[in-house]
Amino acid sequence: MKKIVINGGRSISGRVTISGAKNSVVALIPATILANDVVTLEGVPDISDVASLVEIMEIMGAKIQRDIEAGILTIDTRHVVSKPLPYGKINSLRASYYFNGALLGRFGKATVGLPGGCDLGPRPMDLHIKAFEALGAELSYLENAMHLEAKEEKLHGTTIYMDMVSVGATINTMLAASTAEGVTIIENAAREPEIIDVATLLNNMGAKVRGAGTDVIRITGKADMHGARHTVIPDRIEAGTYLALAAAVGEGVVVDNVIYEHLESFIAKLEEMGVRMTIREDSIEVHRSENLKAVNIKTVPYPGFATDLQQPITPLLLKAKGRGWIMDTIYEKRVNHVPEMARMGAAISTVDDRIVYEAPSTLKGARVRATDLRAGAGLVLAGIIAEGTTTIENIEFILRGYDSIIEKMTALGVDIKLIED
Ligand SMILES: CC(=O)N[C@H]1[C@@H](OP(=O)(O)OP(=O)(O)OC[C@H]2O[C@@H](n3ccc(=O)[nH]c3=O)[C@H](O)[C@@H]2O)O[C@H](CO)[C@@H](O)[C@@H]1O
Ligand SMILES: C=C(OP(=O)(O)O)C(=O)O
Repeated sequence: MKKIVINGGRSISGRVTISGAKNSVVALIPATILANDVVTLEGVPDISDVASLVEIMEIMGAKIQRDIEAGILTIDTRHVVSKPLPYGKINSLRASYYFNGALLGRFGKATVGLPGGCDLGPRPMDLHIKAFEALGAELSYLENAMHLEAKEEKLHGTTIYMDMVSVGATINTMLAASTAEGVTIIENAAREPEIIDVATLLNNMGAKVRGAGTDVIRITGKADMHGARHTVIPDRIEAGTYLALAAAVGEGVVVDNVIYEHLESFIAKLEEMGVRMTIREDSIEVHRSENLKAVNIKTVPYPGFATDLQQPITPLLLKAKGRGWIMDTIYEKRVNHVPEMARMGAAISTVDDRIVYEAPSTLKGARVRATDLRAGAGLVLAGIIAEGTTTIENIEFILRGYDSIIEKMTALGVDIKLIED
């Protein structure tokens, strides 16, 4: 079993470069199926979700070349077939749901197992299904998998109102509708930067997607898609994680390769706490910050405060002064980091629909468990802040989404290692 061991209580300094966005790349890879050609992705992070998707794509017949060091993935999808994917890696990540949209778009049928991903409470797919059905697909279940098949030769464009703002359902609808006959309009679409990134690749592959980044997306179906070259946007969640760390224990840290606009609500919260930063064109410098103020956080869809940054910012909140709360309106049950941080001495608990905390809390090293990806990231930060040694178990979750976390943290001066026993 792999574990992370941290000797905490030291300050950090230096520079860290943010990798390509997990939540973009995990959609871009399945999207390449629609090209029926060669697509090159640059800025691909070295995370296990990418490795899982590459494995699944190869099972389907894609020819893939990967230069991990350079972050380049070349995917030839000319020989891909829509074969049933009921088990295996499919269940190890959430983003395997994008194979439904991409295979349906290219072949008019898809048999894909139910997705995995972080356990954050119920994560239904009703909106994805509603959209696929509206486009003219029929749903049935085969073994452990959803089977979708176009009722006619092609899917046909229509207007789809999303009852909730959903990243996955918005992207999946874009994928399936890219090749449909006619125009598809997604109303109440999610507006995350990753959606714009996927739309950019689709457009470069010959699709016609307009309005991504707003809550109305219009897709005019195109029969012919082709290869393209695309650079993945920087990971705003990884950036936020390092910014929170730098604010907590930094003596001057520069976070490179960030798009400030993608982090506005997060940075506004850091400013409200009193974190001192200099914002440059594609980097943010965090200065040594003291006398931080406790704040309240409510997570909402983009451009509001991201749910994925709620757990990573918690250790910073615990270093501030005062009382505060966190309310996650996207996933009410995204609270599994709370008992682990309490085990490290944090005055934090869950009361009704909120996480409440009292700061400053003096954190002490402990043996803790990463229950999910961002809880794990939060525990890494807590371990760095804490006095003494922290051992984090179940770190496979962390490796799903943080590229070279040990190397990046070590370069900043963190005493951290990955051990296997
Ligand atoms: C691979 C990926 O990109 N994962 C991200 C994506 O997940 P994911 O795409 O799963 O998240 P959604 O935006 O779809 O979920 C938002 C909310 O809508 C609900 N919902 C969603 C779909 C549906 O059919 N029915 C339904 O009720 C969910 O349970 C959740 O409460 O967006 C989340 C919200 O920003 C992030 O936390 C995840 O990191
Ligand atoms: C919840 C997350 O990922 P996924 O949707 O892939 O489980 C995340 O990135 O925080």
